[in-house]
Amino acid sequence: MSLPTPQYRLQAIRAHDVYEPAEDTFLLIDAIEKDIKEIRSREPQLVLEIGCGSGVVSTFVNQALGGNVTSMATDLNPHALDVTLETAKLNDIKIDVVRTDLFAGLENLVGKVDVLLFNPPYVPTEEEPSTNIELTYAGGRTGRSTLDRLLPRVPELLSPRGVFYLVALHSNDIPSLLKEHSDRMTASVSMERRCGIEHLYILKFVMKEKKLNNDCITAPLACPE
Ligand SMILES: C[S@@+](CC[C@H](N)C(=O)[O-])C[C@H]1O[C@@H](n2cnc3c(N)ncnc32)[C@H](O)[C@@H]1O
Repeated sequence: MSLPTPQYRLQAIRAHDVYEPAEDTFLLIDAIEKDIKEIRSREPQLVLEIGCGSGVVSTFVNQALGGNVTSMATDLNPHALDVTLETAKLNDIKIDVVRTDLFAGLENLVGKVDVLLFNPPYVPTEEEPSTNIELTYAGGRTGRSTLDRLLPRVPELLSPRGVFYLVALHSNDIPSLLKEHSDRMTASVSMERRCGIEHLYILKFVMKEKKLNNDCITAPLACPE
């Protein structure tokens, strides 16, 4: 049975130059829906979406987890945070929003994020972003200028049972994204889809279980440091 897409107000999204849910947004939602049993089995308590835009993805995840989770969302665009709050209200859920770069200033979340979501500005561009609209897509020369700042910090941000879903474009160099991540995580392609000229991917990064001794092989949360 498919999970319902959250309600959102297009008028508010368009009026404030906030990223309108598009193929990449819905591919991320589809990947989460595909994995929802596995995600639920991780018993997540904290979900963080970086670059929440309209808030549709955060809202979907909160609802898919039955509301039994703390949802936090960041964005550099203050209007995105307003629209995210509106989307949350419209769907009768709660999301805590913070205007910040990636998760700057939220060091208290380090090691606690069970589900991390990021649909970054991934389009290769000559210039770095300077307006709210450019922030939604402009990824610098490789399309990875924002992502490359986040990726090295993902293992410290995630909890031991954490999982990270990332939207990427074929031209972002998928093989290198799958290879050049920390050896504390495993990486895989969760979904891919051609949408017009874009070839979109959802990459999934999962924290590896700690294998310290024979008694502690499959219970990462119970393992001592
Ligand atoms: C492609 S849109 C995705 C929006 C929404 N998550 C979705 O899937 O529809 C990228 C979002 O990231 C935000 N963003 C860009 N750079 C950011 C940064 N350094 N820190 C936080 N948010 C950022 C943009 O303002 C925009 O809302």
